[in-house]
Amino acid sequence: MSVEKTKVSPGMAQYLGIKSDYPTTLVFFRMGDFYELFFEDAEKASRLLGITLTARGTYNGAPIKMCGVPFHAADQYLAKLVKIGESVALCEQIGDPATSKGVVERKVLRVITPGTLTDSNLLPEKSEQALLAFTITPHKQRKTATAGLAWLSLASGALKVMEFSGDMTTLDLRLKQEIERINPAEILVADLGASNITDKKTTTVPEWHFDIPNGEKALLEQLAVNTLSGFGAENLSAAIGAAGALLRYAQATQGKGLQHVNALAVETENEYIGIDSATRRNLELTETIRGEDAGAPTLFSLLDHCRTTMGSRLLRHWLHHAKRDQLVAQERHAAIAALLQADVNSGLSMALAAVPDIERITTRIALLSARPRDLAGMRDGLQQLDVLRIHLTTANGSSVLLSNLFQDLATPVDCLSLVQSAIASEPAAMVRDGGVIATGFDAELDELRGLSENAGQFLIDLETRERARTGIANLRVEYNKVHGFYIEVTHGQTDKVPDDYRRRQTLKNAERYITPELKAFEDKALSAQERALVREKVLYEQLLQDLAPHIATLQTIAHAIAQLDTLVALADHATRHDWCAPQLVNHPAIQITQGRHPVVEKQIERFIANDCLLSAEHKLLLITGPNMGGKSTYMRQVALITLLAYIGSYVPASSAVIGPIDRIFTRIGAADDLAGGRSTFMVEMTESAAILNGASESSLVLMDEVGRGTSTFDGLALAWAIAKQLIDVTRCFTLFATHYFELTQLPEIHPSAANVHLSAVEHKDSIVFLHAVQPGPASQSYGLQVAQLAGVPAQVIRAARKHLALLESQSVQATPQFDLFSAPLIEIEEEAEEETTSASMPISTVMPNHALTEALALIDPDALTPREALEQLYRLKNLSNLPSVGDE
Ligand SMILES: Nc1ncnc2c1ncn2[C@@H]1O[C@H](COP(=O)(O)OP(=O)(O)OP(=O)(O)O)[C@@H](O)[C@H]1O
Repeated sequence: MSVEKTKVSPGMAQYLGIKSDYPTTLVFFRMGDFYELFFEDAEKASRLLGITLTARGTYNGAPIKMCGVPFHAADQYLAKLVKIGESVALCEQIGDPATSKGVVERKVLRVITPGTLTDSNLLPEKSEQALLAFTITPHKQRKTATAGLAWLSLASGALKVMEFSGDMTTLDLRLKQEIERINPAEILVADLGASNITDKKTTTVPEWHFDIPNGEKALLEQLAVNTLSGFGAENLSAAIGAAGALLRYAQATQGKGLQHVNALAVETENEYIGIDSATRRNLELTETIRGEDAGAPTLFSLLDHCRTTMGSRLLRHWLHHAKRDQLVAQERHAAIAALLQADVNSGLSMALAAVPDIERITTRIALLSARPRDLAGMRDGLQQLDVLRIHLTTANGSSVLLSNLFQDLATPVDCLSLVQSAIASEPAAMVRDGGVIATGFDAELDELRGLSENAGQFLIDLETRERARTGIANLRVEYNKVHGFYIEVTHGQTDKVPDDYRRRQTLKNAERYITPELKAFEDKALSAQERALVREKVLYEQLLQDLAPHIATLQTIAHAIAQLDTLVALADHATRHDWCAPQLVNHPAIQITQGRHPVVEKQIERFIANDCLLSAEHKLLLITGPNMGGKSTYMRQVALITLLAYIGSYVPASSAVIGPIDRIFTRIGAADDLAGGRSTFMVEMTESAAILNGASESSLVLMDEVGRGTSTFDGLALAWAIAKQLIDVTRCFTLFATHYFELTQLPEIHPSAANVHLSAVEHKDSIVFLHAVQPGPASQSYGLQVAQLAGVPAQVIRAARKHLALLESQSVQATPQFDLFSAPLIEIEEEAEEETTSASMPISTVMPNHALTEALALIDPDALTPREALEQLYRLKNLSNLPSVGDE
């Protein structure tokens, strides 16, 4: 879009000049009481916001498309745009239209992007919207590389960095996992950057923004330090480069410095229990499997009894950031125990409920965008600190964490008294409305206010005097916005009006006059009101400046409140639902007695508690049982109890002893990833591959019905091989639910595996689920009974029952069973592996045999159940006259 191309109005020329600096951002161009959008921006906004598109004037011979939103309602439109990942540049009038010659001066004062929100109206209350920048620097030979990440929650001021190196082939995956954990709202990459690593909203910035020396300089300036060594970040070049790009972008969007970003935290890759995005979803930590968030039954919604939004955000953060370091969780367990012991939860809850979002208010103070009611709220909140400390004194003796919080919650006396003296008890929403600064704070303001407020008495006095002077009994002295002050006399009395009365306005029944005395008063009163407003604005801005030195203290207080609130919420849930303190130990163990699923136990009337005993010697449980028996629930509850223990929460069990855990993996449910172009089976195998490649001896792995997405033999063979790999090589803690009964033979040859099953009993052709986990494999699958419960028509069930009886009788006649899992067979398969990848090929290579060929032709592999398939396999083997493998 070139300005020279065509003659345009000065206003349009100004717009085009500004737009050229923000080519990919929607420009909201302030014109009076509206923000207007033009050209493609107008088309896009009208489509996204459902607002009317109009046209005015022409440019290059075509009409100029435009649309607009009222300035006072802009927030709701901005919120909508930001939610769908759009960025908006707010271009304001900075000159005074009344005094400007020609076009009023305009400037972009802020850019609103999904990752840089600070406004209370645009931000979700209970979650963070982080901005993340990353870079990958390949090393020489390009086989290995270093990933540098920096991320910032602008709304809280928390800035973090991380760096790791490694093989190029796995680096992307590692980076992806970190991004999934951090869950940023927006990602910055250099134009050559690998934006295909994530499907999050990415913004491209020039590569030189990631320049390392510049990044270091920006960080040193931001943190007001001479070296980054105090933060342990001095050698993290790639991360420092990313932090530079991040700070530059964040500052540019805010149009000002970021006073509240004053510390840097370095995270390391193995600090937290690794949980990939599929697992976060499967365990329904903060969203359900279907992706629902607020209001849906998730672990977060269950535990979120927090009374402050700061607490809710921290709880959400803890759920996604369980530290591997047991000490962190143990301190939280001790704090919960101390809170329960001292029985102070209800007092603390009440005091916490009166605390506003001090964290976000502090940020707005730093960005000079805090509103009067933010400060009033903060003042009232800070007054609760003493109350919180009084309750804590009875609890903090036995908890290091609580006594640290007690220290941090000291009332910031200077800051509080400043706000108390400066802000009116119930200030107006906006400074421009006046009535924000408290009486007594500033003598000049009080005097100006006195002048305008005392007008009432002056006017009453004047009215009395003028009535006496003129003898007009119904003479009135009044004021209206348009005509100012006036003396009103009805028409019948106008002949009594003295000479110094000047006519101001004639009405139907009356005349309105002004006198020199009234005019002089009017000038003084009106200007006093205006001057009072100007004075208030100056004082308010000064107040925000004066609060700047208190920002770090306020942030500490906010963080302490968030922690206390979260601990109180967890303690509250623990005591109401009879949860126990878990014990974290240094030896391999997941030993849960009477464990329950925290969310399901709330949804059903009678939840059956179950044990889970895994140790160094017993690391895999093969779980069988009918559909609907409770296998998935059981597996998830073990994972959730483990995670809750590491988050620092009590757990739904009567006891839980848990050893070191580094990752939790799940392969649960079969969901197509049609958008990602992956079939059910592909998703299943991708997740299984991630587990087999990534799990260690300290990982907890949940495998639910692996192999069911493909043909019977392939599925069974894969499930068996995967289970074997997990037992022999990975040696992780595994819960392996399966419908392949053949797998239940595994424990016979692998002592570290054990069978358990979910029990059920038959009752008059139907089935009653007992939901109790018992030793040994399930005796039958109850598939028909479950199908019947699900409403499959009776004749279909009858036919199935007949067919099942037939199959079972054939199965009894079948030749001696060979053990699918015995060692010699493995050798045969492993030999065959070199020539072919198909498990069925070794059999076909010893053909031909006519009986065998005929039998094979009759088989439709896709129509077979696992049991039928196995039957057929035995039959074919007999026909082949080969010696049985097991006989060798
Ligand atoms: N321990 C329990 N106590 C009481 N009810 C339970 C328990 N476990 C599960 N249930 C109930 O049984 C239902 C089915 O459980 P779940 O989905 O875990 O079964 P499943 O064995 O995994 O089934 P499928 O094999 O069909 O996936 C749950 O929705 C829940 O209502």
